[in-house]
Amino acid sequence: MDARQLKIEAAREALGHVEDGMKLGIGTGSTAEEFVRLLAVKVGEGLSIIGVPTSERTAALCTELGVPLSTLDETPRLDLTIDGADEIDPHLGLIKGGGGALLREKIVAAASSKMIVIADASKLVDTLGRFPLPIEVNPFGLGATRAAIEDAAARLGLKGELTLRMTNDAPFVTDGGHFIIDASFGRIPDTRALSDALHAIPGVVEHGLFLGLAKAAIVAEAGGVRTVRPAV
Ligand SMILES: O=C[C@H](O)[C@H](O)[C@H](O)COP(=O)(O)O
Repeated sequence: MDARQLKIEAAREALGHVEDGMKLGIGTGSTAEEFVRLLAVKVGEGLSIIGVPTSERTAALCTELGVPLSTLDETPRLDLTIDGADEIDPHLGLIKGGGGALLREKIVAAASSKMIVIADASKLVDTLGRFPLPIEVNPFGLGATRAAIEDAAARLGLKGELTLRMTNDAPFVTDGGHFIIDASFGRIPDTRALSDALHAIPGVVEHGLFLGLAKAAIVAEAGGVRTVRPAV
């Protein structure tokens, strides 16, 4: 089974959690897009849902495929969010934001009664941090924010390259108009401490550590699809 097929299998299993009448958060990325494609088929067959997309990219795909959309202003409480992830640890702590959508993804997940992550097994790790942590920052004061991130990380014993994400020759700009710094800290033993430290920096808008948000992960691998619950 190739990588795309694994994403489709995880997305198909997640579709089984979608009930008629649900208000759905709809994630971003290649795995979430497979979910949108399968969801659109169900909508075409008569499933009634309303979706809140986590990015302009997801919104465009939903619109193209006929998935009805709302906003968090019109629909502030959601039943379920289905989204991908860049890394998943045994407690279902996540790193997200490889596609730059972490801020809207976190707002949407936090507005949902339940978040289910869909992924192939390559995303499972013992400890988060192999994937560089995306940190969304305000363009104003970029140098100072970067230095503050370095200092905060050093206090936690973390160091590594902080790379401003680029598209061609210009900084990558998120849907919210911010920049992203990808932080290659390596293993992050205390994700909660890093999350709190990053939130304390004024120029940091949000970061890609999703802690305590996912209630289940649907993981596809060659041998089949399994649902992972948070380790206690
Ligand atoms: O910003 C993007 C998101 O957090 C994605 O959900 C994440 O990067 C996983 O994407 P993919 O399913 O393409 O691996």
